[in-house]
Amino acid sequence: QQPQDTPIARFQRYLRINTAHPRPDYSSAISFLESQALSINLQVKTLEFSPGKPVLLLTWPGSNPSLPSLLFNSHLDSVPAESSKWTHPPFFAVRSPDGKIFARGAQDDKCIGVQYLEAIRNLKEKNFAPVRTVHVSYVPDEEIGGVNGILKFVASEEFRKLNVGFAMDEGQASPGDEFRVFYADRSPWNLIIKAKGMPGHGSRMYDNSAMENLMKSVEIISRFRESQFDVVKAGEAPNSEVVSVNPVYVKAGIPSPSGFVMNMQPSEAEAGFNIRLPPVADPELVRRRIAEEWAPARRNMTYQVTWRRMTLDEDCTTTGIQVIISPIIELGPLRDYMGRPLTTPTNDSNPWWPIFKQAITAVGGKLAKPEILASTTDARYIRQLGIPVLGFSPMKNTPILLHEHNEFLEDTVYLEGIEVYESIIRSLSSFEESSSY
Ligand SMILES: CSCC[C@H](NC=O)C(=O)O
Ligand SMILES: [Zn+2]
Ligand SMILES: [Zn+2]
Repeated sequence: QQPQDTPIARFQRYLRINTAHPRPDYSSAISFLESQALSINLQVKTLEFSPGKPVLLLTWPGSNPSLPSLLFNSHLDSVPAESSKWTHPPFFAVRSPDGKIFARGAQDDKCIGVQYLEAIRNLKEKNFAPVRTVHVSYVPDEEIGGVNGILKFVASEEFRKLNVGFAMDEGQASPGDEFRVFYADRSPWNLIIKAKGMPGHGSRMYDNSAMENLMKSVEIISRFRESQFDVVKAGEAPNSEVVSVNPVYVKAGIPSPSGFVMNMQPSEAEAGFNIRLPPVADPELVRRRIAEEWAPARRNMTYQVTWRRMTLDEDCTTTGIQVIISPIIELGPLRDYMGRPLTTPTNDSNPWWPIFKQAITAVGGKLAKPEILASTTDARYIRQLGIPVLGFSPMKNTPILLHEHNEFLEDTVYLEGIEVYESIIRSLSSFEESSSY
């Protein structure tokens, strides 16, 4: 074997392609994956639903193509990396002497993208033949919401024709000895609150200034944040089962050439928050809390909540009591009012669940209690079609480093993940029952 041609070297080659926003190099990533796919005789199709946003679809036909197929999805893009703050350059994929491979995307989620292929390569070498057709998809733009990626893909005729019965997408690393599996994602909302008031001299004390009103809201929101965080700290619920609200910006003050005008209290101030809602939270209650406590009109406040509906329209925005939506394509029943997340059953009512679980134990793996993912992935769009999806990235004994500096994955963990997927693909694709979920 050429040193270029080992599983680790192939992983490193994928990691060295800079697919970080804001200028992800999708075409190099697609060419690399395409050449890998052709080398193991997979069918290859590139779809382009938006210019410059390719979706790569690979297919391993099963012996019974009438059965619903399997889909293994991953995203091509990564979040940006601040090179100067990394110990190794984020797109060099340096392997340290102790086996850590450092790269942006090492955990999120280029590992699974090539592990799928390595698993198929190994199964083919062992002359395994799937009963069900296995599809592998690589989609752009997950990190920025998926509208020009997975959303257009799942809304397409091509996707419908795949007849997907069960899908897998990314999960998160597990610091412990058990693999983690995710049956839902929280819904992301963006909240902007704005306060208005009369401007005044910097020396005066008066009521209802824009800054005062905004700061009151910030305090109230912080208290709510703390109450949710206390539940987590007390061990009563995991982080992903409470409503999180984190400030992401504040904007106020009157700019001047040397900074800000310091002797004037401004007439406008605003703050932005990232909110995540678990499936158990009632979106309407959260919206009411925002309207009545966080941005009440009586304090001269207005708000805007933007969330993403599972449709091919603009983001939806609630401004005061008005909800602005303009659906173009509905992807099934509107069960996601204000982004309420959908869940995939992890019990025997989902015929895929026991097969997945057994596939993990078959390779000596232990599975942690199924969880809701704290963040958000493309899986939510596939779930919207009524397709069961599990989020899973086989990384145990690994710190959770997604979106952080010095993201890495250990070589041994990566290689073990390939075996895990071999078992998963073998089991799921051999499942002959046509009974649907
Ligand atoms: C608004 S969709 C953004 C999706 C993104 N996914 C991974 O980090 C997230 O922020 O969770
Ligand atoms: Zn990801
Ligand atoms: Zn991410």
